[in-house]
Amino acid sequence: MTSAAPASTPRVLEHTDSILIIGLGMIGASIAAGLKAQGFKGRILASDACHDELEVGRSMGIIDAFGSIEAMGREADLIVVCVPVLAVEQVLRALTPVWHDALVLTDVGSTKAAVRESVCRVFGHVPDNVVLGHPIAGSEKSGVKAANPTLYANHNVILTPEATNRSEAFELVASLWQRLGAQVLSMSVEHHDDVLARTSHLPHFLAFSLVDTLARQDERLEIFQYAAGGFRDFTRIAGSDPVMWRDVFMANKTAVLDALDEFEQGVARLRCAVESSDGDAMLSIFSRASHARHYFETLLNQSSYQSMEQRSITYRAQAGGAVEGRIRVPGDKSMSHRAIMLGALADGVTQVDGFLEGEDSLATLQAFREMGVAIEGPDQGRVVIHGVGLHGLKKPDGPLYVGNSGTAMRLFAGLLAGQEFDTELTGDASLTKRPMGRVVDPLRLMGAHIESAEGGRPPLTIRGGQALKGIDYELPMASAQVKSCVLLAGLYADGETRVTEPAPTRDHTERMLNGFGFAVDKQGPVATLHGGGTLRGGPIDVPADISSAAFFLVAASITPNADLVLEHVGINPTRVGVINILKAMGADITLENQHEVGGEPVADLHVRHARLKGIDIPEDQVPLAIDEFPVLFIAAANAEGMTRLRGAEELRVKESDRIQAMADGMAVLGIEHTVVDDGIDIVGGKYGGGVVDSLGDHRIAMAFAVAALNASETISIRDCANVATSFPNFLELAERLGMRISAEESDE
Ligand SMILES: O=C(O)C1=C[C@@H](OP(=O)(O)O)[C@@H](O)[C@H](O)C1
Ligand SMILES: C=C(OP(=O)(O)O)C(=O)O
Repeated sequence: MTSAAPASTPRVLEHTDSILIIGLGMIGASIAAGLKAQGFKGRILASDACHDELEVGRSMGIIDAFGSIEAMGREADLIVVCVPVLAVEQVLRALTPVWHDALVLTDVGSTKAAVRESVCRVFGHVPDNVVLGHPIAGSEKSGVKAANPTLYANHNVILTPEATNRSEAFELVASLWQRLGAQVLSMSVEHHDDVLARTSHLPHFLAFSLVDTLARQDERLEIFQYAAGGFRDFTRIAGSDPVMWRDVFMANKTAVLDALDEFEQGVARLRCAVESSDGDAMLSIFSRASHARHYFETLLNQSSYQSMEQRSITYRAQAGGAVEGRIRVPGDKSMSHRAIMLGALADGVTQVDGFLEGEDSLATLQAFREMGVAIEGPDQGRVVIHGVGLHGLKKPDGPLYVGNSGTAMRLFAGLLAGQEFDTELTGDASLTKRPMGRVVDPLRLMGAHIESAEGGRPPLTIRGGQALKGIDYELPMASAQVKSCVLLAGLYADGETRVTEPAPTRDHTERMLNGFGFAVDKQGPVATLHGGGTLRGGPIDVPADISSAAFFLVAASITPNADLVLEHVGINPTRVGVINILKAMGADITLENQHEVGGEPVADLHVRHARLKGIDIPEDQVPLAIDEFPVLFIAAANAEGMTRLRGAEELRVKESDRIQAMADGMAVLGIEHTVVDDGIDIVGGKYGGGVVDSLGDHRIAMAFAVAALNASETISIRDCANVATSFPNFLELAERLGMRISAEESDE
């Protein structure tokens, strides 16, 4: 396990008079240069077999003195060994005459078990003042002249402390790296060597080997002459220091060979795909790799929501603003999830247009890639899925991570219960708190083997190879996710699966299954299907998401002079609660250009400012507007009189407890309200600004951003990174319409 290092005080390094760097190559010299650049007040000493390098180091002003290991070691408080891994032992032996307890020693070797063995051979054990480490930063350049004072800034440094290490020794070494701008992590020696074998040693192995192989060929000059970007990018690291890398491969032989075995299996799979001209298999491998590489890039740039779990985005929504124009909000989230799922399980190709490129639906897409489905895109909302058929999914290598998405976890639970292989479903911190018993119960009735964590929470582990049987299930709550979960499991079940819902909920699963040629019979509240059969891929047009449009429906309704058209919005009757409720409150919304695309009704929604009045929200509208309540509460705060909501206890188990999260924020703004178990009363009137917390819930964040249009002061909304799960370009569209919201980033 990796863990963040205990915070250490930079003072520790300040109390260090002399740091000795043994081995003044690029790595050691960059430490020296970085310390000087950071204004380190102590002396920097160096020792190296090459006298010329030391002279250069002194003339560059990055070291203060140099000499033999023994002479310099006598003066040092902290020693950093920067020699190739196999030379460490010799260095340690040279230090033994001047070794004392107050010294602290660390190293930078790329493999840790071998260095630890060297330490043990010299001292008989790892002394409590020796803390081994490895900066994950480097360059193919070598020598003191390649010193780079910022080499370690914003890079990880892994320390591999022993249980017996003195804490001040660990803290001193950590503070050295932190002073150079690095982030310090700690893990075991074994784990370090395993991880590095895959992420560093194997790529170096391949680069050295490829360049060597090409260089042996007679026409090498010609090959290199024509080699372009691909060759350059792939082989840059083949220019690295040969001695250092010989030592790495000698020292980490077992882990490297294991990594190589895995790699050879991967090469064999790809080779087989090429040999048999299996385009789908190639596409599957390339698209999975390409996506993983892009994801890695977002981690490096810290630009994805998932990599931002540690960071915080605050929205500052200025009071006032306009809502005017014509926009299309992103694709429907519910339909985007389902389009990928059914497209993957279908025979043939499914082309999806209007796909929501939000973190939730992207996580679903990636999960299918991990189960061997070739998926092209997304590219401007277009995704092409090469379906593998109901029984064509492959066992993923690890757990399937579905991020923040309740929909994904519950629908996946149903379809994975019918697979031949075992799976585990995990999600982010918010999802891990949400109830899954509601899908585990019916799936067990169908014969599934499925376990949840305590209290029916994620992760879910699902044992494959179970014979499922159809059930007749009455949903205990109005939930499209649970209904869809049971229907998807029903595809794999023997006989008839029948689900009865207590109130109508979104019916995209039923509609889309019919669209894929898989019959679902719908009689009032009862949906029925028969297991077996096949799905047929085809084109899907995903309309704009009414749940995202809802923010602007309310924004325009409450803003004087507003006039807005929201294009191509899905107006499936099971989703239009927000329009019905707003109209009942007096909103001016007209549906223009109504037509049908792929079995789903759509329209352009034209909305203008209107005077809203409070109402008792009809309970039958609650499931039809379930995701829109946060922003409907803001409509209520801007209406004359009281709006009363009941029968909405489901709001308490969304990404946050949405009744409480909204109530807390409204209290800050001075909006009068009373909370009850299953709802809230809200009294409209004037309100102010302040700092509210979205609790990491996208819809709470966007609702308060809309509230600012009529607030008397700025509203600051904390923890908004999660907006990217459902509405990645919310700020851009809001700004285009005349709303004034800025985003500020900070580390938590
Ligand atoms: O099936 C779906 O796509 C969804 C169903 C609803 O959840 P419940 O089924 O839990 O009500 C909704 O809140 C969610 O955003 C999407
Ligand atoms: C509740 C929501 O989504 P999910 O349940 O998929 O997390 C939502 O988007 O408001």
